[in-house]
Amino acid sequence: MTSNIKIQETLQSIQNLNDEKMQEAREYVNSLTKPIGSLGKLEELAIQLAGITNQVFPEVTPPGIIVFAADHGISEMGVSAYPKEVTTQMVYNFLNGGAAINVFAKQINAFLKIVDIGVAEDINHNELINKKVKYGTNNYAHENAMTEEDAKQALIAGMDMAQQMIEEGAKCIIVGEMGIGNTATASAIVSVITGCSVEEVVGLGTGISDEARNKKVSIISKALSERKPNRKDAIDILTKVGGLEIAGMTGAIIKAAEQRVPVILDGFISTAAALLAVVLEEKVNDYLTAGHMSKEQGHIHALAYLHKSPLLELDLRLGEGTGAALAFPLLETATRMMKEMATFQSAGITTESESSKI
Ligand SMILES: O=C(O)c1ccc[n+]([C@@H]2O[C@H](COP(=O)([O-])O)[C@@H](O)[C@H]2O)c1
Ligand SMILES: Cc1cc2nc[nH]c2cc1C
Repeated sequence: MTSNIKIQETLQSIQNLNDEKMQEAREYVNSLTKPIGSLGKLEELAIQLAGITNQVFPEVTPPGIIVFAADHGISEMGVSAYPKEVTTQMVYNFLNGGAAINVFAKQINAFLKIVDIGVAEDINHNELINKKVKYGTNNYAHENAMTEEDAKQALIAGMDMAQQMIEEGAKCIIVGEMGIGNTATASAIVSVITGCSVEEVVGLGTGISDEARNKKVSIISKALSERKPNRKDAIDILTKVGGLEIAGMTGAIIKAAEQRVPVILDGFISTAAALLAVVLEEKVNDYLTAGHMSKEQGHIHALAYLHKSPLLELDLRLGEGTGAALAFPLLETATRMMKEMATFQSAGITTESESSKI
């Protein structure tokens, strides 16, 4: 099967949320022993999860976290506070269990997979999933980041990872990433898709100075005016100014949506991947939950494009899937609320409408 067909088939199989199950869930939420609407966003989450999974009482455990790692040619332009080799070094840290995402994943009993989709060095470790498409992207300040075929292969690698996670039993997918320089790449993508200026969406990433940020803005602006990605064409955007781990997350997101499995987005970079997924197929948006609001300044604009409000705001700017892992227990709470709370009827409590009749 050619890569085009594989991607198109997945996109075409993505369905709308199940309205009937959402209505059933809404009515059931209103029958639980609490004032109508008083569990706020948890109620909305429960209803969304019913629409996604076709079940009024869905499961979201265990979650599956996929961390896609890749390098960026643009990192040679001084856009990050850290050198490129940190991508490889952090991959070893993930594999040895020492990173924040390892700790957070353990706490929520998540499956965790680390995927090399485009790290610049060879990595030898038996826990690593090798889906390397290319040894890092080209520097899009000078040339296209990758070929169209690379972009499609990275999307497919992401789709395959989500499929595998789901087959192994994951009931919720968390997309995470590691890639020095990837806030620059995510900024380019978010600016193209949302129409926000580069100045609005570029932030400090791993912690660059204001002066370095100004340079980052001009590098990305120049690259966008030279590469001219088409905002309606996700493959074109990835090819010209994309990232391999971003393409991997986009692929995982569309596959999860096709499989009716909820997705929790992490920070700025995973949300850029979600924007690309929504450009590919807008129905995907209904399957997404925003885990948290990153400190990266463009994140608010990316979330606004998706009309999402984040579950948490903890001033995080780490990536790896950490903010999504922290938000995951709220999804689990929404499912437990449905399964375990008493209804007005089962607990013998007077409802608002009954009391007004008296
Ligand atoms: O998730 C976020 O919002 C986020 C914000 C800033 C930085 N990061 C992480 O830091 C790296 C990118 O930062 P930078 O400065 O190298 O572009 C990459 O590995 C991301 O996982 C992540
Ligand atoms: C140490 C370090 C850890 C990270 N995890 C995700 N991005 C990162 C960037 C750095 C620099």
